[in-house]
Amino acid sequence: MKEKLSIVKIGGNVIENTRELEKFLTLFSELEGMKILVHGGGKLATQLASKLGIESKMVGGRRITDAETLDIITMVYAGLTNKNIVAQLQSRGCNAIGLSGADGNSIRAHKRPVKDIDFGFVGDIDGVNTKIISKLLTSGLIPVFCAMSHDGQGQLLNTNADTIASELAIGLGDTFATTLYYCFEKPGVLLNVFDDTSVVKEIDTKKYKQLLTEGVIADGMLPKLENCFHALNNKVETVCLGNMYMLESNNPFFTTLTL
Ligand SMILES: Nc1ncnc2c1ncn2[C@@H]1O[C@H](COP(=O)(O)OP(=O)(O)O)[C@@H](O)[C@H]1O
Ligand SMILES: CC(=O)N[C@@H](CCC(=O)OP(=O)(O)O)C(=O)O
Repeated sequence: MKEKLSIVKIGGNVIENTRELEKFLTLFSELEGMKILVHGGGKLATQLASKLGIESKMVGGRRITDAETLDIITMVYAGLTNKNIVAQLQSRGCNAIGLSGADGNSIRAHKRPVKDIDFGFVGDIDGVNTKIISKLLTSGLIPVFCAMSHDGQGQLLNTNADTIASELAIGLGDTFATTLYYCFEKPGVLLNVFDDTSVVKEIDTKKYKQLLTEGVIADGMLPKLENCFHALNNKVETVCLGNMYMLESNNPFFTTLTL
């Protein structure tokens, strides 16, 4: 039987709030079994860029990453955010190890080809190094990935954290019984985005299409659900969406996705 693995992605809205992040990290550290944390940090990168007088440009939820922006996100994602999270987890008894996709050659990507838009130094993932990640996990370490990959030719690439999480889940799905959790500030996919009690508890492919047609799924939720179904279509067993309290075993208020 495959061993259980939890892959948890935490978004920028939680990361930028110190108290919320601390609460989340306590819940994450209490999660039993093998686990991986993937963090974003887009909001902090936008804030630092603005302080430095650099405008942030997003298209379809993805950051246009020129050389200057790549430097900023490397400092924010792989530096400040990643190392703070690792130190916080260490203080909670978790032997976390912070990684970008270049570390241990863990996530290989290629620069997104220019079509209508030139995204600059944005990477589309070619594969994850399941061997090295499995070794870290089985030696008791807790990998903490930031939103960066590399191309193997010395180039770091900005890669959306939701996509890193789903590709890690897909890559590790052959070795582990993987559950993928997308944690954000809402308690799940909501029928009415202003009403936290309107959580849709289960979404299958049919319901997903219906919610798309009705316009219930919008903004950041669109690429997020694309990633979720991509994972389910590639043998990831379970995908859940909700706020940090879904990591508690007795909380039923979150969204579970099925094919
Ligand atoms: N039906 C919906 N249910 C919940 N959130 C939704 C929905 N439609 C759009 N959203 C928006 O999607 C956002 C989450 O996407 P995003 O900001 O990309 O997440 P993350 O914090 O992981 O980066 C929510 O903050 C919410 O404003
Ligand atoms: C290519 C691309 O858009 N990368 C994202 C990576 C960070 C991220 O995904 O952060 P959240 O999960 O907090 O949104 C960005 O730079 O915003």
